[in-house]
Amino acid sequence: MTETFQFKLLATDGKARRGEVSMPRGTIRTPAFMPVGTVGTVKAMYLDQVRELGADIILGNTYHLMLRPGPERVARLGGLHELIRWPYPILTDSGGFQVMSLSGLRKLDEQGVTFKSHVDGALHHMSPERSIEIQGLLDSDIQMQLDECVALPASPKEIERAMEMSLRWAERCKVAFGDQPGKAMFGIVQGGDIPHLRVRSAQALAELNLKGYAIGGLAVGEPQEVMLDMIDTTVPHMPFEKPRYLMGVGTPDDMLKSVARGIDMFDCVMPTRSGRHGLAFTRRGRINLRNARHAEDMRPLDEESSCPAARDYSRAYLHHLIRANESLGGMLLTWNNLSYYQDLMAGIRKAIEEGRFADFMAETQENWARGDL
Ligand SMILES: Nc1nc(=O)c2cc3nc(NCCN4CCCCC4)[nH]c3cc2[nH]1
Repeated sequence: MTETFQFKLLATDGKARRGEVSMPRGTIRTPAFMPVGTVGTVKAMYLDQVRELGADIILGNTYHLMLRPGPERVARLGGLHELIRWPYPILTDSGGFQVMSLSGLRKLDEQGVTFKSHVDGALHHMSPERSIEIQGLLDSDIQMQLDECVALPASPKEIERAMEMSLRWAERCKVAFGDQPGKAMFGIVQGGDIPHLRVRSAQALAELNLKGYAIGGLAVGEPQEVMLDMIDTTVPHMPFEKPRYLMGVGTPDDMLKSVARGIDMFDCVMPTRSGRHGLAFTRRGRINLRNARHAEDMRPLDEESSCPAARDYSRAYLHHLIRANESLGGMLLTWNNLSYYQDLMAGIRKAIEEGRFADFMAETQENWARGDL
């Protein structure tokens, strides 16, 4: 815990990094997985459970929170941490990506985005300055610049236009954010699947001397190898001594391969959303509890897990709950999945500290491939 935002590199193993982000509200052990708490809740979880599993930070979304309950109201209620009872760091996404993917986008120009709320159809305008103002009203610890994330495949011209505008928006967000020692504003590298645009974006953002950098515009439908190629292209041009956050990623395999390429922070709805739909992540790979083969399987998901959801309930019961669409099914599988994700990150951090990350990665992938006994 420090009064300012600090990132310390504790160990490296190849390109993999073990670090620590220290902020007034707490310390984030990296590589870190950030559970997604879109509208001020990590769905189907109590936040003290989320904390117990090892989460040092959770993610919130400007887009959703600006629509409901509204940033000024959250500020009147004491800020997001107070409202949701999470006293540790919160990172908020800036809204750009969610506007593109969720709302009725009406206009996007140099000024910002104008969109219709997916909640009540009301018209909203969000500029880079307003996005930072909203994240400030939420009392967010790590605030993301407003950017334009282009869905792939897209034309090089379109990708370049969006990347250049995102760079101009990064400068406006830096000015709007000003100087807040205990908080951070991260830039977001864009450039689609075009290497020279990725390099241009990363180099221009590095000039802004921000406290951390995200790689955006990925996990938008491209094959994994394209995503990994873009990480390989971009990372060398990101400041070595600053945190690197890969937005929206990903599966356990995505994260292992991205840590191996120098990524420090991740967020993804995968463990929570797929848990609610019956998918369990385990040390031995994925198990879809909707499948009838589990109907009389009295084994737990993982008898060696420290998580009660993985250790104390039979697959037969989980199958029954999911098929019956009972809330407890989604609750138990979300609990299991976040537990597995945090255990994986803890294993990654320890392996890097001990200089055996490559072996850890290979063993982990072998266990997934061995499948569920
Ligand atoms: N501000 C901002 N900029 C981005 O370029 C961005 C890029 C992103 N890419 C994703 N991918 C999410 C993939 N997710 C995987 C599991 C199922 C739902 C979608 N989330 C993202 C969020 C993002 N946020």
